[in-house]
Amino acid sequence: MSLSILLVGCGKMGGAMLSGWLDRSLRAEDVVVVEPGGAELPVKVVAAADGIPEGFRPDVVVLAVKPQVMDDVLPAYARFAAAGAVFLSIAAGRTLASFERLLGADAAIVRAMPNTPAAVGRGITVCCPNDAVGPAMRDQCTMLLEAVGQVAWVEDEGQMDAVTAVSGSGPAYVFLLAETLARAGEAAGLPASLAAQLARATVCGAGELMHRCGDDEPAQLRKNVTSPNGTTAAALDVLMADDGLAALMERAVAAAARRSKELAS
Ligand SMILES: NC(=O)C1=CN([C@@H]2O[C@H](COP(=O)(O)OP(=O)(O)OC[C@H]3O[C@@H](n4cnc5c(N)ncnc54)[C@H](OP(=O)(O)O)[C@@H]3O)[C@@H](O)[C@H]2O)C=CC1
Ligand SMILES: O=C(O)[C@@H]1CCC=N1
Repeated sequence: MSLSILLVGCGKMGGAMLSGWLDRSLRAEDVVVVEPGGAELPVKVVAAADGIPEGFRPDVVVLAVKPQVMDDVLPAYARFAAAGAVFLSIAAGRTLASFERLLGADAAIVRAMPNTPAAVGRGITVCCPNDAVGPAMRDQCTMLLEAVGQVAWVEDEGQMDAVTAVSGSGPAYVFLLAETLARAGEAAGLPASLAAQLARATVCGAGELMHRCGDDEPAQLRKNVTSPNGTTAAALDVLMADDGLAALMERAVAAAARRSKELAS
C-alpha cells in the first residue's frame, strides 16, 4: 500500500486502526502519528503538529481524537487541507459542516465511523464524503479502511448517527453480552472462571460461525440451535418477549444515536 498517512490521536481507536495497517503491510515510513503522551510504536511519533517532519506530505490525515477536543486540535493541520490532503475523521457526531468551518469550505473531508475490530482486520467503517472529495480521494480512503475490514459509503450524512449507534458502538454491546452471560452462568451455579470461559468461547464461536456462514441470516443460525420445546426455546421465550432484547436494543441504539446528534452541537 503506498499512502502517506498522518494519524492525529493514537488512543484506543487510532491505535486499533494503526495496528491493522501495520499488520497489513502499510510501510512504517509512510505513517506519522501525533500523540501528546508519546507512544512506543514502530512508526514516527511526535507530540504535536509542530513536530511533524518538514516535507512530510500526507495523502490522508486521519483524525482520531475525541470529538470534544477537535476544535482546538484542527487548526494546526489546516495547511494539509490546502495542500490537497483528504481529512478522514472518525470522531463520533462531528459533522462535515463543522470541519468545513475549521479547515475551509474547499477542504476535502470524509466523515467516517469505524469500530474496534479494525485492530484484527475485521472492522466495518461507514464513510460519508463532502463535495470536495473526488474519486481518487474516495479510493484512497477505501483502500486505507479496507486494510482493516469492510467499508461502505453513504451519501446521506443523516444516516451517520444510526451507523454510529449500530456498528461504531456495537462491539461494546457484544462484549456486554459476554459479560452478562458469564454472570448469568454464575447465578445458575457455575464457578466464575468456568462461566467466563464458556461465555467468551460462545460469543467468539458464534461470531465466527456467523462470519463463515455469510449467506445465512442470523435468524437461521438461531433456529439451528433451537430444538422444539428444548432449552434454547425456553430461553428465547424470555429474550424474545415483548419487553425482551429487541425492545431493549431499540432503546439502546436510539440513545446512542441521540448522543451522536448531541455531540454535533
Ligand atoms: N473507541 C471506539 O470504539 C471508537 C471511537 N471512535 C472515535 O474515535 C475517536 C477517538 O476515540 P478513542 O480512541 O476511543 O479515544 P482515546 O481517548 O482512546 O484516544 C484519543 C487519543 O487522542 C489523543 N489526543 C488528545 N489530544 C490530542 C492532540 N492535541 N493531538 C493528538 N492527539 C491527541 C489522546 O491522548 P491523551 O489520552 O494523552 O489525551 C488519546 O490518545 C473519538 O472521536 C471517537 O468518537 C469511533 C469509532 C469507535
Ligand atoms: O462511544 C463513543 O462515543 C465512540 C463512538 C463509537 C464508539 N465509541
